[in-house]
Amino acid sequence: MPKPQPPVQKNETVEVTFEDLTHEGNGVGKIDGYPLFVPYGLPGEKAEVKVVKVKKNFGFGKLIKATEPSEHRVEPPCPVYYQCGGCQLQHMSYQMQLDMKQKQVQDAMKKIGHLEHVPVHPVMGMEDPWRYRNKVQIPVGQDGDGLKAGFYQKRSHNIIDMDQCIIQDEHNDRMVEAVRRIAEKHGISAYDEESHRGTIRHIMSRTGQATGEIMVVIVTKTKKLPHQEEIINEIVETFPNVKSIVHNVNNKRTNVILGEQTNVIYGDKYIHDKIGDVEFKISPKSFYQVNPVQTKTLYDQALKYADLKGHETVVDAYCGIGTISLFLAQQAKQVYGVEIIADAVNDAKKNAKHNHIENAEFVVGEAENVFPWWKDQGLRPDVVVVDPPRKGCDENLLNAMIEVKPEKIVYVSCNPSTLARDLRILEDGGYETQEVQPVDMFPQTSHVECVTWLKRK
Ligand SMILES: C[S@@+](CC[C@H](N)C(=O)[O-])C[C@H]1O[C@@H](n2cnc3c(N)ncnc32)[C@H](O)[C@@H]1O
Repeated sequence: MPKPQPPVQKNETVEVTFEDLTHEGNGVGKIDGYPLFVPYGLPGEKAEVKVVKVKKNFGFGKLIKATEPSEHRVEPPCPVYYQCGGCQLQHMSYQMQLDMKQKQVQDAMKKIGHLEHVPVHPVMGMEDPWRYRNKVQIPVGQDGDGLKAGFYQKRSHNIIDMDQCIIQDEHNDRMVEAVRRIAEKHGISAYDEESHRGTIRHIMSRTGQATGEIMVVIVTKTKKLPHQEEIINEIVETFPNVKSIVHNVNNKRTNVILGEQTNVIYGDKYIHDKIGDVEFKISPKSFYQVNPVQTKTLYDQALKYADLKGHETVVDAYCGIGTISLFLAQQAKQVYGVEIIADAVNDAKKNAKHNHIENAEFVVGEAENVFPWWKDQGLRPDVVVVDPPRKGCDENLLNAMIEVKPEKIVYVSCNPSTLARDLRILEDGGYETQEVQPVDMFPQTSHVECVTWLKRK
C-alpha cells in the first residue's frame, strides 16, 4: 500500500483554525487530521499560515496573519519580542498564559505520571507580571567598532541589540547598558565564539529587590579586565547603590556563562535580599530564585504543605543558599540541607547565622549520595523537601527516600515532566500524591513552577 502523503506541501499557504497549544506555546491546527505547529497561533483563531516544514506525521508553519484573531491575542509590549528568544507568550493574554500552564501540568501528570486523579489547582499568577526578574545574564557582541548587548535571537547565537528587557528589574537593564557603554568607551572588544578571540563575554547583574543592592559580574575571556579601575569608578559613579563588582574569567570554548575564576574587584562578596522575614546573602555563583514575589508565594505554599508543628526533623535536598531550609527551620525542630555548590552552602551557613537560626545544618555534596549517608548515620526525617534542577531528582535519592519512609515529601519543581516522572516512582514506592499547586514564577515565558506534597500510604 502506498504511504499516505501529507496533505500540505512546503511553501504552500493554507487556512488553519487552531485547536490547541503545545507546551512551548505554539498553536496547533489540523489539515485533514495532519497537525501543523505554528508559533504565535492561538486556540480558537483562524489564520493564514505558510507551511515551512513537512514531516511524515506533522509539519511546521509560519503565521502570516490571524484572519479571525482570538479574543486572547494581545499586542506584545516588547518591540523585539518576535526576534528575541527570551519570552514565548507575550502575544497572549495573561489569563490564557495561566490556563495554558495549568493544562501543561495536568497533561504531564496524566501522560507521564499516570496521575490523572491528582488535582492540579489553577496557577497562582502575579498581579503585575512584568519587571519581575532580579537577575540578567546578557551576552556581549561586536557591533562594528562598538559593542552590542542583548539576548540571542531564537534558535541562533546572533545577539539582538536591546536597551531594555521588560521582564527585568530596571536596575539590571540600566546596569547592563552602563557596562556596555563604559567598555565600548575604553575600546574593549567583544568575545567572538567562532574565533575564540576578544575580551568581554557576558554582563550579569543581580538586584536584591527588597534591599536595592546590586551586584554586577563582568565575564571576560582574558585574565585581566582591561581598564579595571576606570570601569569600577564609572560604575560606582553611575550606581551609588552598587554593592559588589565582580570580574569572572571564562577562557573556555563553552556555553556555560561563568568561568572558574571569580575576583571581587569592588565592595562585598555578597548582596542581600529578603524573602518574608528572612534575609539572604547571595554570592555570584549561587542559585537564587529569579522572581522574589512569586518565591514568597511558592515557599508559603511549600510550608503550608509541610504543615510543621515544631517537633519535626526535616531534610531540604537541593537547598541552594538555604532559602527554603531557613523558612522551614522557623517551624521545625531541626533542618538538614544538602547542596552541590560549595559557595551556596557557605552562603546557607552564613544566612542561618545572619538570621539567628540555630537549628539548620548544611552539607556540600550530591543529594543522591549525602541522603543515603545520612540514612546510614541513623537520620530519620519526618519531612523531606526536594527542589531539584530541571532534570529532576536522581533515582538514587528517590529510592533512598522510599527506604527511609518520611511521613511526608514536599516536592518543588521547575519542570512538570520530570516532576511527573519522579512522582510515579514515589507512588510506586508507597507514597500518594495529594495535590499540585502551580505557581507562575516566569510570566511571559512557557516555564512553570509547581509545588506538591505526598503522604505515605
Ligand atoms: C532549583 S535550585 C533550588 C535551590 C533552592 N531550594 C532555592 O529555592 O533557592 C536547585 C539547586 O540544586 C543544586 N543541585 C544540582 N544538582 C544537585 C545534586 N545532585 N545534589 C545537590 N544539589 C544539587 C543546584 O546547585 C541548585 O542550587
